[in-house]
Amino acid sequence: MALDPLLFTQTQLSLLATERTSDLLQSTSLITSIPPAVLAKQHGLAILNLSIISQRTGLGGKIILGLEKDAATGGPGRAEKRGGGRWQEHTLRTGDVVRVEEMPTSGSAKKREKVEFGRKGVQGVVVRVDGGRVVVAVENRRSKPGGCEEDDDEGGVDGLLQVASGRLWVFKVANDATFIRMEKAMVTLQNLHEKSSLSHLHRVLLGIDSPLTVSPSDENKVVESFFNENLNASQKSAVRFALARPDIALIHGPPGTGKTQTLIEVLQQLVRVQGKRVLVCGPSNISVDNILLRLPPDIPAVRVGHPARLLPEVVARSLDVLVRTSEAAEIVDDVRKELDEKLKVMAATGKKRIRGSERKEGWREVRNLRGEYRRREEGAVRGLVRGSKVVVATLHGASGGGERWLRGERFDVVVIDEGSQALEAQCWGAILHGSEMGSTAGKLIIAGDHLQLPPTVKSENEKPKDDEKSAVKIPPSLAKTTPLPKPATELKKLNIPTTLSLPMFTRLLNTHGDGIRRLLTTQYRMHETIMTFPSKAFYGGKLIAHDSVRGHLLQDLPGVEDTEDTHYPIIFLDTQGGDFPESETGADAKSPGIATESKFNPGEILICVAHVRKLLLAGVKGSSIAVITPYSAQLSLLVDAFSLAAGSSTGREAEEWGKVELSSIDGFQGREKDVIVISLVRSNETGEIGFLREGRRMNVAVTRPRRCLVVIGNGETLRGRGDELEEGGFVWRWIGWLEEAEVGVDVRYPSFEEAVSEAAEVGVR
Ligand SMILES: Nc1ncnc2c1ncn2[C@@H]1O[C@H](COP(=O)(O)OP(=O)(O)OP(=O)(O)O)[C@@H](O)[C@H]1O
Repeated sequence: MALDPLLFTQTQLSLLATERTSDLLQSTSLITSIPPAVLAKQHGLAILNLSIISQRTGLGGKIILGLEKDAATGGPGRAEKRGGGRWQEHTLRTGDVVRVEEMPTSGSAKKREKVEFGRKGVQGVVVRVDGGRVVVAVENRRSKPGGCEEDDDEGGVDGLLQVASGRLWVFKVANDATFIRMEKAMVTLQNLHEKSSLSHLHRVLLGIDSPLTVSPSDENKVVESFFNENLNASQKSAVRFALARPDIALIHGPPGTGKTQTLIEVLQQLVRVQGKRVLVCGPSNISVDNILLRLPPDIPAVRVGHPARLLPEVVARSLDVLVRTSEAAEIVDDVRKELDEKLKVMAATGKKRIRGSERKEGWREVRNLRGEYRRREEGAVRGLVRGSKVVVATLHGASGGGERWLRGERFDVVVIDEGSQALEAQCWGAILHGSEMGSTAGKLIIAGDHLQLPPTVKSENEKPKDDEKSAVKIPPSLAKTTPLPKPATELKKLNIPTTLSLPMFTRLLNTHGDGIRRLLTTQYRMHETIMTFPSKAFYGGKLIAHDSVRGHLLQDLPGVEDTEDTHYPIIFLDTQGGDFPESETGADAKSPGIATESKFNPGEILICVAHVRKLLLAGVKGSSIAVITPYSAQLSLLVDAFSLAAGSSTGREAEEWGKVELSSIDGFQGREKDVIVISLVRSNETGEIGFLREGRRMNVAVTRPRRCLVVIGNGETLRGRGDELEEGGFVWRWIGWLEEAEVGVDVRYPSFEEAVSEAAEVGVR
């Protein structure tokens, strides 16, 4: 059914506005209501007691600030460790948007609430973070009314340079820019519709036009020979399909089926054989960097995006580096050097510090040099982008976010990887790539798996669902929502998506049917037994385990003994019987506005520790193991318990404990390990299974392991209220399958006393 473009875009804009408010409120309510120390220690959202130790100029005239923990308040290194483990106290990661500010003096957190948020200090992006050291790329420009920008030296970096040693802090903030880009994409789409300028591709994406069809014989002829002859039959079929289709093609890649491998072949065929120019995007930096890493070096490709966010391995193909090594680099470099020299002079402290009118004049020179630098650099960058057959960027980057290099560029094909993890509007942003007039690309290829988790949508997670509470509570007075253009029920009847968590990938499948999709069927990750149930439940029983993985077990790894824990592809530790009950955390009284309500299960923590201990003793490496759980409270307990275990061990043993990865299920999407231990947490008499009802979450969880899946859960609870037709049907059928599987699944009933005594061996009580 065709979507009304106006209603569709208006609904998206309303949903985005609600999400944006949610995002902003979460971060501002944290920052304004909680003292920095709590924000850092309990929430991991900040690093305290920093001093600026370096500054230089990066791409786009950004200032790259190096900050380090002040030695007097706990130098670098101290902040990295907790309880003898290796977990960082903060969750700041490369690519996060942060503010660098002077720390408020104690007791002034309340006062800070009144300070206009976003004015003090500078905003930037984390380039690198390593324990107590953090490098931030700072824009150092501020928007003036009317949309123009001005350099912001005095209030910005210069202001920070005057702050006493160890008195700066860096904290995570909401990334507003992504919303601005998505909203702009929707407005562009509205304009195109109003001017009757929608292209065939746009109309297909909106369901107004049907996709053009291709005859099977034409599809078969489209590839003369494959660059990678080792592709399997389903991968080759998907390549032919994607190349032959004139407008849209979806490559459906279940876990471990070689989506990236397939896309690399598609890209080579498009560029080398068909002579096309391609824009390659994905929702995350890692998704696109993975493609770039595997793209043959002789294909002219450039990575556009914030230099702070690139994987080190792809930096050689990033604009940042290319602009320094291209012919135009020399003249850009001259100004860069002059600028850096000048900045060094301005940063001098003590007696050498320039003051008064000389300082004003100094900053004027810096501003002029920056302007010159940007002009020269832009010329060099545009030349590089024009000369590239493949341009690689995140969806946000491709939509003009942060960079303007893609505006006006023409591409024949847009390729989106991990499309089922992207918001609809993000995809439109890339398809229209920042252009007011919309893109000229005639074709879109999306790879993804809509049967794994969709993108996280905060505003929708806030709605309490049965027994679940939101992770963060927004005060009702602040939680404004933007009204939908019509009531949701009416919109639904018109097929307009009323949720942001419906990715374009899924919507297109719903609109145009299976004819636009090709499934990859051979998987290269899981032992056949691990694959069997998710294949049946989600992929129509079509998955095949490749010979190289079909029978592989932990015991086949070098140095690993054959024990009862390394011998089976699936172990189900069924905690039924009431000895391992779940608990719930209470709201944190000290942090009003922040709910820490989540479920946890201390008994399961002991079983996790005891099981991992046995695996390590059997010779399995810590780096081959991950423990995952759906609940944040359980994850915190796991972190503490594994820290204790590492702390009470010595030498290599401690190192191995430290290498075991602990993660939420959602955070582990796209990853794999030889052995995955899942702590399901839920254990109650009423059969409440909360988060586990989401079958796609369970699909992600059970398809992460290569050689062994260890499930810890209460069979009675998980089966409890289950009904095949209910939302939680997946768990119900899965537990039934685990209990009845005749081969490969070892069901055990752990005893509480044994778990206690085994965990105590490594100091966990
Ligand atoms: N045709 C093939 N022959 C042999 N190995 C393959 C083939 N295709 C993929 N693989 C292997 O399978 C693994 C997964 O491949 P790839 O990273 O391309 O998959 P993906 O679908 O992108 O991964 P994910 O499921 O994590 O999204 C890799 O180790 C890759 O080398």
